[in-house]
Amino acid sequence: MRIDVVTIFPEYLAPLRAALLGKAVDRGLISVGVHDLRDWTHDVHKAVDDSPYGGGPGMVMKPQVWGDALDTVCTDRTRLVVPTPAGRPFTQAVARELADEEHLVFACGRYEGIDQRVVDDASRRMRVDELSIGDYVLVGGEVAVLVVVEAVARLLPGVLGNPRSAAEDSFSDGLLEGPSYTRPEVWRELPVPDVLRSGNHRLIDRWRRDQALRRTWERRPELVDALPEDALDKHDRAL
Ligand SMILES: COc1ccc(Cn2ccc3ccc(-c4cc(N)[nH]n4)cc32)cc1
Repeated sequence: MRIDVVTIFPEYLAPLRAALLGKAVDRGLISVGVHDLRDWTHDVHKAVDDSPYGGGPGMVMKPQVWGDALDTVCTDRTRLVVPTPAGRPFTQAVARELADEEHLVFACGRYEGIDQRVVDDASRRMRVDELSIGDYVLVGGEVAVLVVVEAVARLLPGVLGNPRSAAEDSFSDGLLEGPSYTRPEVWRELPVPDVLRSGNHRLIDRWRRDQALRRTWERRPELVDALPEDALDKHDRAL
């Protein structure tokens, strides 16, 4: 997979070269390009923003600069991702969709966002996703890009040491992850649940599912409601 990021703060994307993602890049599983939006400006001040039509607080990012940048970085096979508070929710299902793409380009806005015509124009040539990573407002798109890239990259074959992790992690079956434990057996007078030390994997699997279902019920009841009709068996419903 090829990933390109356009931003006025390239240094914000340094984590893409560290740790797990850095290893994936070193092994050629992902190739990453980070581009400074100001490279497409032509004025001495390298202006990327201007006042909003209709008035209002803050500034809006100029369409011309973004248009030239995306003309250079994108092809018609690109899926363009534009983080925004007004986007559709970024979920594990969206991460799985993006993991199948050959070329992702991320447009990192700042100020009050990017002139809407940039997305409208790009949509004429390529698939464009305006995505929100949560119902809170960041200062720009860079942090959202790090979140999306990490969630997508971990789904790529060979990136995670243990492929079962991605297949079995939270949301893979629509439920939240249950509690995890490791040594010691008792820590600060808190024991590991006996069932996990029983060696009875049928009971362990059942206990883990019960814990996941209970936690999801308590913390994210809407996820339980969204499960397919046949997802819950008689035992589950009795919880
Ligand atoms: C119109 O109101 C505003 C619009 C944008 C901003 C700041 N900002 C500028 C670009 C940008 C890109 C993504 C995000 C973002 C994404 C999520 N889930 N939260 N925040 C925020 C962003 C402030 C206010």
